[in-house]
Amino acid sequence: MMLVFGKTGQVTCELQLLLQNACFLSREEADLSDPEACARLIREIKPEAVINAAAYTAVDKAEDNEELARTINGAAPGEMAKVCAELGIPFVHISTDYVFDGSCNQPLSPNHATNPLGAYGRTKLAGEKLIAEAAPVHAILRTSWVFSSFGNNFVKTMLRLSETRDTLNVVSDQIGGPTSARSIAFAAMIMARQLTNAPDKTGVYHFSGKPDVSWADFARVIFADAGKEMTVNDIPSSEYPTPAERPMNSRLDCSTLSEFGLSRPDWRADLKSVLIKLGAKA
Ligand SMILES: NC(=O)C1=CN([C@@H]2O[C@H](COP(=O)(O)OP(=O)(O)OC[C@H]3O[C@@H](n4cnc5c(N)ncnc54)[C@H](O)[C@@H]3O)[C@@H](O)[C@H]2O)C=CC1
Repeated sequence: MMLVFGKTGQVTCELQLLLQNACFLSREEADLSDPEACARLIREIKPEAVINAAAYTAVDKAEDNEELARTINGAAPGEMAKVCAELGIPFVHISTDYVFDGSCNQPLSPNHATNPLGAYGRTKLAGEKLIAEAAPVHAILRTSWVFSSFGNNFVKTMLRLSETRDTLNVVSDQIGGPTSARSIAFAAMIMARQLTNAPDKTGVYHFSGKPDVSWADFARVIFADAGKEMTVNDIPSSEYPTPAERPMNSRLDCSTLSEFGLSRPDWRADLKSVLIKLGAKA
């Protein structure tokens, strides 16, 4: 049986649809702000693999709550990784493009130098480092721009704004790959299964949807597919200030996914499925 940390998030909701026999731990059952308690639960449950898709994901709030975010995104996966190493079971952990500063123009490979611009990215990077130190059989799956019919995300925000607006200014100088939570859940499941028999696949992997776009272009496709008349104006990030700075280049080089027989999913197809689920497809 697989053990999944998280129950209500975008990726964990999709994992629940995919993994019928897994054990999912909610925040009430396993609070990542208590890393030792999370480690104890793995020892008690003795799963065949662990997937951690729970995290402190409020990027802007993390600027004022870095210590708590570091416990949840850093220490907790670190302790989980130690127990997985001890029990000899694979550990799959979801991380982020925000570990990079995004200052270069090429797609970022998994071994590109990290340099987070904000607290959230720093705490996620801390988690990656602690996992590597604990050295279980593992895959760290860095992804970007997650959307689904569950939780909060850009797609749902755009649909909500379209109820009351017919013009929107959207940032056009940040480029990345929108990624469906469903495709991430599928990749995490495949990785957890394959690592059991192929521990040499341990490492950091990039997983994002294709093609890469700006937020403004992503918004245009959302409105077109939802049949909404909306004028989207391109604006630079400087005109949409946020407490945490975001990387300009979030394009991830996902080529090493082929080790798991995986490739970049087309987010345009996944978007259509999400809009249908939300009852918003034109
Ligand atoms: N949402 C995005 O655009 C991106 C997300 N990621 C990463 O992907 C993973 C999944 O993200 P989403 O599903 O979008 O997140 P989400 O925000 O939808 O869900 C986060 C989950 O973590 C749980 N959680 C938060 N604090 C907790 C605590 N103290 N103890 C236990 N559980 C706690 C929440 O209850 C929720 O189930 C995370 O590791 C995130 O860092 C990476 C890149 C982009």
